[in-house]
Amino acid sequence: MVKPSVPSLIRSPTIRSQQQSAWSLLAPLRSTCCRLTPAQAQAAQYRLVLPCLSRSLSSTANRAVSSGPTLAELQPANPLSFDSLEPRTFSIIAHVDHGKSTLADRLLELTGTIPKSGANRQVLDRLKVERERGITVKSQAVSMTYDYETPNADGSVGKKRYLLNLIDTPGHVDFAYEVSRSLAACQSALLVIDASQGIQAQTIANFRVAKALGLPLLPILNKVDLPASDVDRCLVQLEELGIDTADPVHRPLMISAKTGLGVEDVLKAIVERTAAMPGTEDGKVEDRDGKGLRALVFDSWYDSFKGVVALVSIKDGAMKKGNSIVSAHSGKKYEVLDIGVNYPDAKSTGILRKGQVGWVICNMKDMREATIGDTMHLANDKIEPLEGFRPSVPMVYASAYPVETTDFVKLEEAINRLALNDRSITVQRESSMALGQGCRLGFLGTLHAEIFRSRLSEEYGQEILVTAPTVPYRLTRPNGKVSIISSPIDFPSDGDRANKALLLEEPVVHGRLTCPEEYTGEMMQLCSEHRGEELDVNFSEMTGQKRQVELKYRLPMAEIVTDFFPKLKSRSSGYAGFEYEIAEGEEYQSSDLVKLSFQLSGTPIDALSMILHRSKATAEGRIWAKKLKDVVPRQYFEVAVQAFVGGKVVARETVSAYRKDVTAGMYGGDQRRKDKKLKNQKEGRKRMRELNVGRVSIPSESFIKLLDRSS
Ligand SMILES: Nc1nc2c(ncn2[C@@H]2O[C@H](COP(=O)(O)OP(=O)(O)OP(=O)(O)O)[C@@H](O)[C@H]2O)c(=O)[nH]1
Repeated sequence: MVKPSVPSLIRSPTIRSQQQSAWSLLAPLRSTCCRLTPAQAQAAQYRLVLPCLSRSLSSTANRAVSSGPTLAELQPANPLSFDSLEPRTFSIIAHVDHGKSTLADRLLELTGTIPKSGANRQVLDRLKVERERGITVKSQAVSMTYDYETPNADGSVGKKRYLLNLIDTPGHVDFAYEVSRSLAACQSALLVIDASQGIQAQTIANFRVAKALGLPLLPILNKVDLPASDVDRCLVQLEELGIDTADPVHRPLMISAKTGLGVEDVLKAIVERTAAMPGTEDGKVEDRDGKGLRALVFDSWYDSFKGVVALVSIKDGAMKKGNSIVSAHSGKKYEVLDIGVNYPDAKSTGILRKGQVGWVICNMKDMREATIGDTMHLANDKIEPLEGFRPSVPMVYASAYPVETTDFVKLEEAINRLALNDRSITVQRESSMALGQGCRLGFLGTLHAEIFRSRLSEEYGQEILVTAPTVPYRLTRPNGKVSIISSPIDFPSDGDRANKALLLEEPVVHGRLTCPEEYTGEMMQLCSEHRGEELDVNFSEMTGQKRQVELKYRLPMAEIVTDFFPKLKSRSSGYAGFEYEIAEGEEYQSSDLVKLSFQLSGTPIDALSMILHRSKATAEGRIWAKKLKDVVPRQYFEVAVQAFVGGKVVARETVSAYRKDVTAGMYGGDQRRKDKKLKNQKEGRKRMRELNVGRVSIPSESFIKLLDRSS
């Protein structure tokens, strides 16, 4: 039996008169509600009205809701009920900065989920780092209700209320894993394209992911308010992608998320072009005697008040507060302690039904228990688990050490918590002779690493030292065994390389560089300095603007994770843009790689070792030997700073000794006495070196400054 929801109970004629008298008592409080958003007012109404009504109505209500929760149970913790609404879950996908978060703002405003402000707030960019940098790094799910209007046969307008679940996704390639996970929870996707820029690398990448999942795509040409917008070009590009723009199902919508132009049509199109999930039509609730629940865990995070929170998409059945649920991945059993949706902030609903997206808090003790891609089902129920996600593959590795070596325990805890919020990060313990205990971290790109460092500092107050980024190199042994080398420590020694026929490969990317025409020569030079291989050059004709050039290059990933971006910006006066993608089937190329290592008077400095192309080893060795020399304090003996490649010294610097003038005060006199003093001094220094009395120590602050490439 379908249980009547609280709003429908309040609307029922039998209780309306009692409700009205309760309302008259609450007149002063109602004026407060008028200043609230419709959603807040609705929630506040329930909170205010229900306590007054519950005593007089409890018998009526409890009769109507015979087997469901009582009114008393529903308030005030359960102010929301979307039970009778047909759900639609969709994602907004696009290239970076094409306007996803701005469109999300407008949709939330139009549906009354947030108050209209006219300002560009990007409310779904909740993290401090997102607001500071103006980019989305974490997908966000939010629910809203929308009254869809249809003309009736008699000329009147009919209204049907839908529950729309929106998932806003990041646009930068480093966060593509967030997009693919979010899309798995959706029924359709809005493919947003900045009409002034046209289809870009991440538009295509996200389009492919959505297509592979069989999701209906709704193309949206955004920023049509800009004079540079070129709708015709976008339509041609969409056709080239294989989207039939004349087909009513794929007809693109022209909007301006900034001004709100055409955004109402987006809401209509979501309802019209996304088919209802079977079993959820007209808010019909599947009743399978509490069986058949399949909830896909597609995100999770750690909340310092609530503990582990999992974001789920209910693919079948329903999950209720108090349910006993089981993880298909681990077989562990949990109790649902609280469950709800973001509306737009977290609100308890007590239940999530098929087609809904929301959060679940259960008694997970260890943060790692909320496995992304896991299927949750009811205890004592046999189900087929949903297809999970392929684990993400890190593209950049770097080591993180606490600035104060004693802080490692705190740092590790913070890293693990943040890694739970961002499941594409890999964490492994490591130790360095120079820096003590630390963690080797794997990221999806350099921006990802930078964001991680900012979040660690802002959200957990942990300042870290990040070593040089390394890309994952591929090593194939003669027996065919392939391994990935993510740290210079694991690089094969020269003896190994000489004796065994090893194949060493490095990852490559396809880069697209755009800049005004006058910087073409400079940019080509930069790419060739970074071992780039030219693929294509295109000049675009832009009316009223400078001619732009587009350069396509194949570049080793290792070249772009170091100083490529700062050089790109400075040599193009900030005008050049660069983006890259991993080319399918061309992820690695064989390369002449070597390990560059350093010694201070014979003592290895492991934290400085790096893997690089042989052609760069000597130049880098000289640069780093010089930098090292500048931070080594002078000793009473000479200190040799050496850079090695394969046992051969490729660069050397000398830190000269303190020159104590042992002959001071010996005015005139016998020259032999002076010579003897100098000889004794020389022997003393030699003895110190031999006995290791004079071990060179670098002050930790100088060493940290030297190693920390990001500072
Ligand atoms: N003129 C104009 N500007 C827009 C429009 N939509 C978005 N913008 C601007 O474009 C910039 C990027 O918008 P966002 O909504 O942050 O873009 P995004 O796609 O969410 O960005 P990421 O999440 O970082 O990928 C902001 O400065 C917006 O104000 C539009 O319709 N017209």
